[in-house]
Amino acid sequence: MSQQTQRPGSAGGEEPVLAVDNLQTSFFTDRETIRAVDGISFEIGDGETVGIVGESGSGKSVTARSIMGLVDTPGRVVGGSVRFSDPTTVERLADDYPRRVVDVAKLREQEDLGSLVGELLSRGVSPARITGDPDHRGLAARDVDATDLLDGLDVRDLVKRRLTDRLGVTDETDFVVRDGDVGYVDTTRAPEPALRGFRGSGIAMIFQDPLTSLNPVYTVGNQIKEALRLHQNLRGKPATDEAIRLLEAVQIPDARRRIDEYPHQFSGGMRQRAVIAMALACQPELLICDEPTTALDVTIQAQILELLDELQEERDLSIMFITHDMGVIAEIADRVNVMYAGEVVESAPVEDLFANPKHPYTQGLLASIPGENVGADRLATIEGDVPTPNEPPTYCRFAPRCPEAFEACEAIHPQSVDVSDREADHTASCLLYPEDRSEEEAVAYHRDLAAEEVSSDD
Ligand SMILES: Nc1ncnc2c1ncn2[C@@H]1O[C@H](COP(=O)(O)OP(=O)(O)OP(=O)(O)O)[C@@H](O)[C@H]1O
Ligand code: NI
Repeated sequence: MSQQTQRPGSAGGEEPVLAVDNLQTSFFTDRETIRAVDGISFEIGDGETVGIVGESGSGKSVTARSIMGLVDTPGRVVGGSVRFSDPTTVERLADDYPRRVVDVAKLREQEDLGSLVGELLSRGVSPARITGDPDHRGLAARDVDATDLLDGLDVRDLVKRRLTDRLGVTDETDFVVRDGDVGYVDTTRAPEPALRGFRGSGIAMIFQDPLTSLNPVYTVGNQIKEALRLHQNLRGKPATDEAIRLLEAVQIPDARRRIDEYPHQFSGGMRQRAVIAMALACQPELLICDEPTTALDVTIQAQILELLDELQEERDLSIMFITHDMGVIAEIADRVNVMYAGEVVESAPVEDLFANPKHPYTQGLLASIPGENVGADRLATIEGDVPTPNEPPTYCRFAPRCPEAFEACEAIHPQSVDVSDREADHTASCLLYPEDRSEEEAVAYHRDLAAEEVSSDD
């Protein structure tokens, strides 16, 4: 089911369905700025299920809302990008907003990549920022030549990282990028009417409470038929037949009769199935589920997870699944991102995360799964709460709760490092790594990368 996503830095190749890149979303209150999402990156491949896990307040829902362009005031996306690569969405929005399209093929002809890179270096943009290659981390702009960085680099990489904006080659308001047949829409820059155009049809979202998505005054059938009218242009009998088929697909018994019932006549589990049917009526590429089973009892929860799994295989859906429950993650995810206080602190394929958790926070989450410590007197929990991220991270936000914390954890912001034991793409942000270095060396490594992070900030 899962698929290898493209390494950042490599040119060409296919884009993942969704690429979240250094996303930052803050809430501006009278008293403070809350950095609810503070520079996170991850990708979702075609037909892949990516889990986002973390305790309450870690920034999971704000991540989802940022992707959908649904952040409420006083919140705002303040940095990074979200690239959504659904061809239908890209094509439609390119037609609707011709002046906000970047044509990469054209730039490739008009611009000289070497000069662009040279200009970025002369402005002090770090090599790692330009190429996206982790091997270039720690290199300073003044120490390299443009020609050192061109191998495998393409104009498209500069556009992706918004570096062409800085050079005035592209514009801050551009939000559709095309390169021949492929392309993406940056959802963080898309105007509201454009967002309305792909919410539902491109990216659909399912919430914990199904009643947020269902209207109490219409029958379930009419709501599904409305979605079918809007997204598949179906009306009358064909719409009714399709609505019944969808209710059957989500295993609602006696669908032909229940289609005429109102949401309050459905049980909680049946309502959530109806919401999934409604989402499917929109034929989305990506389904974002924000704790969709949290309110349901364990048996129903297991059935819904099973259902999502089946639907995904049938329809080649990509899924982003948010939960605070490691047990649920184990059931559903191909790949997992662990969030803590606005940051992704560990990312790995699900088997690796469970077999070999690296971050002390992940280890703590796993130890608190019921049934994992049979024989223990009580369930292990991580003491304390997630702090509100209301200042830039100049330290490890987990340190106050971390059983492994040492002095440097209070003074250095841990950077994401490769912690893979095998081929697997496994990263963690913790001063304990890289494991093959002494504590002193590892600390120095993080300190250098953190310094570079600060100096190359806009
Ligand atoms: N409307 C808002 N105004 C101010 N701060 C907010 C607002 N919404 C979210 N936040 C901040 O963002 C942080 C992350 O919230 P978010 O809802 O993403 O957490 P979560 O991981 O989804 O938690 P839960 O598991 O409880 O749903 C919160 O702790 C809060 O500080
Ligand atoms: Ni939430």
